[in-house]
Amino acid sequence: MANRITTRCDIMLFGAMGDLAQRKLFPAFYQLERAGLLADGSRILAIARRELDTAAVRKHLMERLEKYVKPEEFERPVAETFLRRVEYQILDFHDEEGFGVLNSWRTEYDNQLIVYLASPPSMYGVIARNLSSASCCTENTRVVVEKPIGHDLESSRVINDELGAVYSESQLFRIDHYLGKETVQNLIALRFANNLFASQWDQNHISHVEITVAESVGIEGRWGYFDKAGQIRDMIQNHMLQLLCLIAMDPPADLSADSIRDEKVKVLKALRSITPDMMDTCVVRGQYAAGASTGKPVPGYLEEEGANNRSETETFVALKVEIDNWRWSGVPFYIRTGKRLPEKLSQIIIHFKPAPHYIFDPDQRHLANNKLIIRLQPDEGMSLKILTKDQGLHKGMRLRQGPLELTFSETFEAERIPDAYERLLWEVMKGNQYLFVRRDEVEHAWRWVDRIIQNWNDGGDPPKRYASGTWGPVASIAMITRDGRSWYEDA
Ligand SMILES: NC(=O)C1=CN([C@@H]2O[C@H](COP(=O)(O)OP(=O)(O)OC[C@H]3O[C@@H](n4cnc5c(N)ncnc54)[C@H](OP(=O)(O)O)[C@@H]3O)[C@@H](O)[C@H]2O)C=CC1
Ligand SMILES: O=C1O[C@H](COP(=O)(O)O)[C@@H](O)[C@H](O)[C@H]1O
Repeated sequence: MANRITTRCDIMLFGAMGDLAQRKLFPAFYQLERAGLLADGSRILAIARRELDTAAVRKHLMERLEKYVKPEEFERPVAETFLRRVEYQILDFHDEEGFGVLNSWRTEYDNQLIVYLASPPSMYGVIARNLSSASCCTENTRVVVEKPIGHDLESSRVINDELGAVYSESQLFRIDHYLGKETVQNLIALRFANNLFASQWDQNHISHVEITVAESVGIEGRWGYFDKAGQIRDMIQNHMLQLLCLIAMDPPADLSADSIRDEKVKVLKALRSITPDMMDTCVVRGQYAAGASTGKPVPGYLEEEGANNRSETETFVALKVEIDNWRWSGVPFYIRTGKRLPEKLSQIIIHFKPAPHYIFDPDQRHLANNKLIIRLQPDEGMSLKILTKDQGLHKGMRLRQGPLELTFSETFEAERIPDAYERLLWEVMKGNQYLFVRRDEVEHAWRWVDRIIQNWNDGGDPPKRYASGTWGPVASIAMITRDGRSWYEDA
């Protein structure tokens, strides 16, 4: 991450003792310190309601850093320097008067104020109001909010209105951590820096697109949150639709936040609404049963800690999505995401159409489609499957498929790939919104997703059970097979 930062920032971190802050945010700040990207004089005010003091919190955070930072990247002197920036403030977010102390802290220095809301989203409104009454907001304040913004369109509007009553859109940084992943940002470079692809990126040349985001883990002790959300709210409404937008959007005029967001919104508006009659062919939902994960037996969703045994919450979703616009007419996007699948794997496959006139052995026709495989994680890179002549006198004009391979870790100088949160925090400090989600994106995504949820609630089939360690319900295979296609498997 080039360009050393010179802006001194004061970060108020609401929810500092929570899971997200401890597991992701403090380690990300530590990495920024290690990279020399925290300006001298920058400070973090960790805010939560536990009865602790700064010394105890620093000690606790040192233990967390030791746990969550990779051993080869943990440097105690750097951690000590970093933790000297952290102070702790006990505060109940409902305690309006208590917010006065935050204003005293803020006005000690003239640093750029960043408010990070790592609290339950139901608290965003009250925190924003209390900050405002305590005069803690200036036009310059930047506010970072975590997903999910609501659990449907209506509730997301309420939250957005509450935030909007205090902050302008240009002050709000809505996180979708997938946008902070290097490989996700690379989609923009791939598409708009390579004319080779620009001219091939439409329904004339592409037959269909697959997006898979698979996780081998289950719900990781988060029943309380996850059972109310399900995979469609947890992954499809945000990360999966963002990936789809980056693949499907038209070229933005420039790299500014609004140019990119305008193009994403056009895609969201063009998504074909999934009506009840399409549910059988375009939507599959599943829930994991007991099985095996990375060689060990694991319980089913209904046996997870804190579970009730009646839940119909989905842990897997596969969708066939159509985009009704000029570029993508007739090109289905098959997307799937699930927990307790065989491996952690996020990849996008662009399936190109065959050449218009085929002159080779009819037996090899199945080889004729080029594919671009974009590996987001792990093993970041991409591979373009192309056809060449098989070598040897006796082979005649037999074809074979081979990869043009780009594995980032092998091709480029070994540079550490920053975690998504490091990138996102760094962009907030620079005041750059292009990796954050605008209000209309969130709301269009909810409008589309709500329709599917409504169809389920109106008497759709319950989720189909799949054994942990498999690729989800067989119905998801049937969904794509009906179209004469299959989910891509690396040969
Ligand atoms: N955890 C994750 O991996 C992810 C989380 N998110 C989002 O990030 C946000 C935080 O999630 P997570 O860290 O898991 O949540 P946690 O429940 O683990 O943490 C919530 C934090 O908020 C504090 N808090 C809650 N209510 C109050 C209150 N009334 N007054 C003062 N402090 C309060 C808690 O303080 P105390 O400890 O003192 O109770 C705690 O520090 C949520 O919006 C979540 O959806 C998004 C993506 C991933
Ligand atoms: O936002 C979320 O994302 C994670 C998956 O993120 P990744 O970076 O590990 O791919 C998911 O496990 C979690 O349920 C969801 O809330």
